[in-house]
Amino acid sequence: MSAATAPVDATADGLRSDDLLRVEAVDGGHGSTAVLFGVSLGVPRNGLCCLMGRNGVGKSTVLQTIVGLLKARRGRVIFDGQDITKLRPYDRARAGIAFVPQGRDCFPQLTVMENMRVVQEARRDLPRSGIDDALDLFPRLKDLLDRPAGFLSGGQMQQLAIARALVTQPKLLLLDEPTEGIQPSIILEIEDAIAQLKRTAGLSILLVEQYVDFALRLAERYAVMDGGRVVDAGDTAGLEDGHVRRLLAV
Ligand SMILES: Nc1ncnc2c1ncn2[C@@H]1O[C@H](COP(=O)(O)OP(=O)(O)OP(=O)(O)O)[C@@H](O)[C@H]1O
Repeated sequence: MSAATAPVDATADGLRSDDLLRVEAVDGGHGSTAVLFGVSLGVPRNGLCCLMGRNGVGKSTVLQTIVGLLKARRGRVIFDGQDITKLRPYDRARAGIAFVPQGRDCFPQLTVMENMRVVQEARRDLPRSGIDDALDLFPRLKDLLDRPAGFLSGGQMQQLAIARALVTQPKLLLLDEPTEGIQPSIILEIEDAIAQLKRTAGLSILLVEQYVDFALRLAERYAVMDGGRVVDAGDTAGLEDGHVRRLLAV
């Protein structure tokens, strides 16, 4: 059996056999630059895993590898029981994975509503209620539907980016640093929205976040990276106060 298909110890790195997403011993990177070395992590069904680590340790690279923008050179990505390691990004999206990248990726010239419609038009298989459901989660956006996204504040833009991703009614949402550059009152709104998503939409979430308190309040599972490797992972329940902070040397 090759290394790429060898079964991974279900107890290592906080992985569980019933996780919605399992990243198993993945090596990856950008072009010829190796960044990830044997990364394993799991996202529980209807739960949230926060992925933490200092700048440049490879967190965004993990997300890009999960959605297929970057290739895994070794290891596997298993989603909802299916090996998606070789699937194209479009097919991973159709399988139910939505990604909100760090730059938030909205079209600045299009209005809030147009940004959401673009997603719906691209995916005619989606239920028409997707936009209304996403807006219910972020009521502030309802007053801004005709505003070009380029004129939104950072917090409003982040809310739009998450709302757009939700239009696809995903099973798994990948969020890359949603609090970055956002004022504290809006961070609380985003935290409420994520908590509500878990409660009512039964969504699973992989959250990359440097704001440790925010991440740990929302998470059932955590993983900490350093130098392209997962150096600690597990359940947040019973986690000793300050454990993660010491690992991050904050
Ligand atoms: N397009 C790219 N080409 C080559 N190297 C890259 C590219 N993007 C990122 N890297 C490198 O990959 C490594 C990991 O970057 P990555 O963005 O995944 O880290 P991160 O943990 O998400 O950091 P941050 O919190 O700053 O976003 C870094 O050394 C970075 O310089």
